[in-house]
Amino acid sequence: MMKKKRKNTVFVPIVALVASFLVLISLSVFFWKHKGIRIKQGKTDANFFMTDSKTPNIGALNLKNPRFTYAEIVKMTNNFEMLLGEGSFGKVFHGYLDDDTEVAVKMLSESSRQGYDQFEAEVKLLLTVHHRNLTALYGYCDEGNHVGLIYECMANGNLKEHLRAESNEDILSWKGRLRIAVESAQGLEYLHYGCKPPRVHRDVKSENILLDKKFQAKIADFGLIKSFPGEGGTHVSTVVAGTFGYLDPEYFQSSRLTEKSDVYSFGVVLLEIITNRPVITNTDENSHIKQWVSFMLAQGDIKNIVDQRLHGDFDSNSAWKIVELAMHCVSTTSLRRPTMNHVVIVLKDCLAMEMARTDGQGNEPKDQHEMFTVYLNSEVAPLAR
Ligand SMILES: Nc1ncnc2c1ncn2[C@@H]1O[C@H](COP(=O)(O)OP(=O)(O)OP(=O)(O)O)[C@@H](O)[C@H]1O
Repeated sequence: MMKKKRKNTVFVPIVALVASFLVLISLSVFFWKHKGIRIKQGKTDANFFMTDSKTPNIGALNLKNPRFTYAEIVKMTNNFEMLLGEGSFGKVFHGYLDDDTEVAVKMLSESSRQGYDQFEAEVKLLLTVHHRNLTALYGYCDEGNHVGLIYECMANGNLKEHLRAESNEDILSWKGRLRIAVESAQGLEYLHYGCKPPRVHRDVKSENILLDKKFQAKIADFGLIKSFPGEGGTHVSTVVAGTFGYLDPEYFQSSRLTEKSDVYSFGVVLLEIITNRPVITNTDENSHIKQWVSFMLAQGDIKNIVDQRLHGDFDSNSAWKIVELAMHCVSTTSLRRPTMNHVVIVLKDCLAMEMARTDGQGNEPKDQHEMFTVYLNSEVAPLAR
């Protein structure tokens, strides 16, 4: 009896010590994990996006509750100090989260009811779908008239701005263009085949391909996204939406949407990447970029199709290959268009060809900017090839 009691007097303090040690460890792990990340309590007001413990990772941050108040948005953007851009949804401002993560805050303009539907579509999609080539959503605000989306900041803006760059220093190199093409194609491939249910973006265009600080390309603007039936079903019937010039003519006529509509629009983006021509020109007989490229192809000279500002500094086999692929994507009949799986494979081949050429020249880029741009001294004559 005595013996048993003595055993307990030693045992109990040890157990207590070990238990408090474990509690201490768990608390430190908890605080370390949530260091710098803002955690908010669930709100009780009407909210169609209330999240629970099943909320998946949001971008890189894994916020437990991605809902922000308007006051937090004001603080985050320093009272909407810096405008990044503007679309039909509203204005996009620069900001920082509490842990100094850079963000872009898209605020829905008060007049736009259609914008609210797009807002719902984007939040629903981005809370469940994550890929390195899709712009990540960190959170949203839905407080009365104040409706907004908080995205990862894509510091290098959109692809269209880069293609239109006027300064010689900012012209995208051929390798840079092919990388952007591969990465954005991977984002679409994921929407079509990597998530359940599969999705069609419906507004693929060069303005909706954004570049982060390392020039990594990501698809953005998911306001028009639609789920479509995977195995078994072939299409959904829907009100036609998209952007003039990028819109699949077959979908426009039939209202039958499939993933091949994105393939068509992506083909138009590829033609822009190759040629740097406007999608529609009013002055030309071949007013659509696709007509212009087929006209030029008939002349059989790749150098006149590829952006003249590259002065022939590209692997011509990769140029032929990507032009052929782009024209395949913009086939009038959707059945003739390739899948995004195929597009990714061909684009990777093109990139490998160009890398073999440039790496062979032994001129490794010094920084990210140089990797993506061609430094053309204005006094240097165009290279003959
Ligand atoms: N995450 C982001 N990071 C940095 N800039 C962004 C981000 N999202 C949008 N922008 C900038 O704001 C601009 C407007 O974006 P938004 O997605 O609202 O409209 P859009 O795609 O240009 O037009 P629309 O919505 O009418 O099709 C973009 O072109 C881009 O320059």
